[in-house]
Amino acid sequence: MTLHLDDLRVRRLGECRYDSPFSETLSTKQTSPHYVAEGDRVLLEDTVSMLADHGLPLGRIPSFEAAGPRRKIYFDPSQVTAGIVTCGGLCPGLNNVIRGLVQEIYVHYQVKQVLGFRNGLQGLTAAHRDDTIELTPDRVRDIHNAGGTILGSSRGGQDADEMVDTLVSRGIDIMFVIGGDGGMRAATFLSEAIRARGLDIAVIGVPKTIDNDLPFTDQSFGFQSAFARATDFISAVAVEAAAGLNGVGIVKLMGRHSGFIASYAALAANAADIVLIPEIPFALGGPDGLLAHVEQHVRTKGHVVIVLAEGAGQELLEEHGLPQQNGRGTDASGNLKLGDIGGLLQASITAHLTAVGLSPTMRYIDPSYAVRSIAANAYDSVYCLRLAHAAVHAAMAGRTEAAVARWRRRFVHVPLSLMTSRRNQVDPDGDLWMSVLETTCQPAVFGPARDRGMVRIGFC
Ligand SMILES: Nc1ncnc2c1ncn2[C@@H]1O[C@H](COP(=O)(O)OP(=O)(O)OP(=O)(O)O)[C@@H](O)[C@H]1O
Ligand SMILES: O=P(O)(O)OC[C@H]1O[C@](O)(CO)[C@@H](O)[C@@H]1O
Ligand SMILES: [Mg+2]
Repeated sequence: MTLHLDDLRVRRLGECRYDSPFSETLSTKQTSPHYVAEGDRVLLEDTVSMLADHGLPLGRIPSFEAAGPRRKIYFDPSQVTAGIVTCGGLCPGLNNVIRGLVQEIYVHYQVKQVLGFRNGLQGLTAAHRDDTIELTPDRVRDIHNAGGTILGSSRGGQDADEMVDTLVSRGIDIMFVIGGDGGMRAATFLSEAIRARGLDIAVIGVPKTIDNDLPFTDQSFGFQSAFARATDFISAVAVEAAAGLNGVGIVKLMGRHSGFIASYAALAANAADIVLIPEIPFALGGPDGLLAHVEQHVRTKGHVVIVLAEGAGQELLEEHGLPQQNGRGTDASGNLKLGDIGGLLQASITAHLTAVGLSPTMRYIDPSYAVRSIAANAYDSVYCLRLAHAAVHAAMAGRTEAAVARWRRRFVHVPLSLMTSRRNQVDPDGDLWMSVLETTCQPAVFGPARDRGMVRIGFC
């Protein structure tokens, strides 16, 4: 999909007529490599060839609006009530974002009130709309030290009109939705329902996903904390596998459709022989299949370590008479329920190695919830805080139907519709996956590699 400048423009509620509390500070600032002034834009693409391909004058090159404080704002802060909701699965840093939003909007903009809606978008339904938490700087002072979200979260669909009724009845002017693809989709529907009623309510998304599968964001917050934690489990399984007779260590990590956690954690631990991700199908049997490769590792090295993303190899389950995607079921939000690829791998590898006289010592860890429930690390804490600042500035300046994101290391405004227009996935042709191949020395494909014109790499 080719994006044009107009696709990247963010909707504004109207003219900014109020002085921003930051106007004095901003008047002292010069545009610099570290400070993009209000009118400047951040390029969508960052290679010379991609820019040249557009064949457009500079002013028409696709670009995002830079985030940050404006000299003039749309809302009169003394009249503003803001709402915050966290949706979907947990992710390190949710509390940091809540804290950052509350402190920024209270301390600098001095708004009237901030309400936290509980248990995800369920909190915006008629039955739960009055059960909010009053969020004050005192209330959020220490919350960033803990994982999870003080607001609670949930999956499951809600009616957009009912949610708008809630915003109206609670007097919300600005709604911050912290969520993943589902949360961003829900925020989009909410914005559309607000627009259809001609209401003056800003909706700003803060993209959250442990899987790092949202587009137009360099890396989602909490991702670095999560893969760092996942690294510990890979190191643990590697120690176990190395000490066991014909040791096989498998760590299954989250990643429904995207193998980012598996790839980054494997690179960080630098102990994996094989990384399996949803983006790259693999065959179990045959001379080039996974099982042959595992056997070769066990024969030559004595053990093997596999990092597995939960969404990998789903197509294999049916072939083996196992229910694919748990009978193709979906969860309350419509997300595919995955089949147990970890179970299939354990069983197949055990059967294969036993058959060739290498009866394995199997060590299998699924640390999924232990990974995503932790508090944000120092890097993500900074990232969350700065995202929250950007979200508050965007909302106070009347931006709406937009998410804040870091793109090419700058904070930008991204139209909400774009956040759900595609899924961020590991590119099999890209440099990240190449690094995984270089580090593990696994073949580019487990299966009939030559048929696909692909190159075997060998063993490290
Ligand atoms: N198409 C949709 N229309 C309306 N609401 C939706 C839609 N998709 C998701 N939602 C709502 O958004 C919320 C969060 O969605 P979901 O459970 O998929 O988590 P998420 O935000 O994608 O986070 P995660 O990264 O954990 O998947 C849910 O309450 C869900 O009902
Ligand atoms: O068990 P839950 O809470 O539905 O979450 C599991 C899913 O959430 C995700 O982390 C996305 O947030 C997926 O990787 C995972 O499959
Ligand atoms: Mg999701």
